[in-house]
Amino acid sequence: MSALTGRPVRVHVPATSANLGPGFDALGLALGLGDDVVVTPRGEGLRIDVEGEGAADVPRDERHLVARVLLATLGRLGVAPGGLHLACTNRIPHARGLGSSAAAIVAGLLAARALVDDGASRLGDAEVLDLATAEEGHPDNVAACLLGGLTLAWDDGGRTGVLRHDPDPGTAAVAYVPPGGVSTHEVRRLLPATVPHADAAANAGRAALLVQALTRRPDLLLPATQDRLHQAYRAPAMPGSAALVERLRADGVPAVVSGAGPTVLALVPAADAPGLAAAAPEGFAAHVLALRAEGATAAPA
Ligand SMILES: Nc1ncnc2c1ncn2[C@@H]1O[C@H](COP(=O)(O)OP(=O)(O)O)[C@@H](O)[C@H]1O
Ligand SMILES: N[C@@H](CCOP(=O)(O)O)C(=O)O
Repeated sequence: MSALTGRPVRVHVPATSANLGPGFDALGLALGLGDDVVVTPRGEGLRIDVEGEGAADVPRDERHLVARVLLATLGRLGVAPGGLHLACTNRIPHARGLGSSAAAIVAGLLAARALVDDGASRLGDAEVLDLATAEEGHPDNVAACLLGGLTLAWDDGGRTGVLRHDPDPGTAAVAYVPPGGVSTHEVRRLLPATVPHADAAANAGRAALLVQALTRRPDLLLPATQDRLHQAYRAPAMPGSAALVERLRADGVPAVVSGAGPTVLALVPAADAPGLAAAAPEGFAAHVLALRAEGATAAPA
């Protein structure tokens, strides 16, 4: 019979950028920015403290995304938690296309696994990925969050297949984050049910090229990040971001909409990143982010 260890755990979950241009719902990249959650078993009741991103908005009860996934996973493991205290330090902006919901889901899953004495043997990494994918609705962010690096994820007959690559060490990201967000769920509804064959064919070729460009041929990042499947359809919901992508690309900078947007991500030589961030247009907060090789971690707090 499984039981809580009774000891607190600390989970770190990285931000991720999905799609990266042509890799819609498949490619994900872990970034050097992340949330921390410390979960401490206590007598009874759920207490949630939040500082940083989303602190003014997220619920402080069972509807809180980390708590909801954590409690559901403990239930799946057959453990009644008594009480729990969650201390959340959030650095990933919400609803900006940097994988905050994927990070919250992965945090809940990994915390539950670490809180239970035989959690690691009962909930393997592949099952965590499957559960996270089911909760998020697409595998790209959760795969990169769990494994780190550049991930390629696919539906493998109901399971989630994943392949991980080390990103090119000389490449960094500049994230241009606008003040307002969009809900991923909402902007997924802007996508058409079918697309022209020529667009699908173009994206398939670019996505294959992008894996090479992001791992060992950064000189090919500009053609490799060209998308014809999602960015244009979502542009009306984020005209400022669409204009910034167009402007950067016209200047030869490999820029994409990060995830479902509206953040714009440029993938550039690390030495060029500070200058590009300094030239951010008014209204965008620019952050230079390393590409993170490590995935999410859970350890005793
Ligand atoms: N750390 C968190 N704690 C609680 N809820 C979160 C957290 N991160 C994200 N969420 C929830 O997920 C929503 C954002 O999800 P989504 O629209 O998919 O955007 P994103 O691109 O940031 O993943 C937030 O508005 C919030 O409801
Ligand atoms: N492939 C998804 C990626 C969503 O990423 P997020 O960080 O915006 O949640 C999509 O494009 O809808």
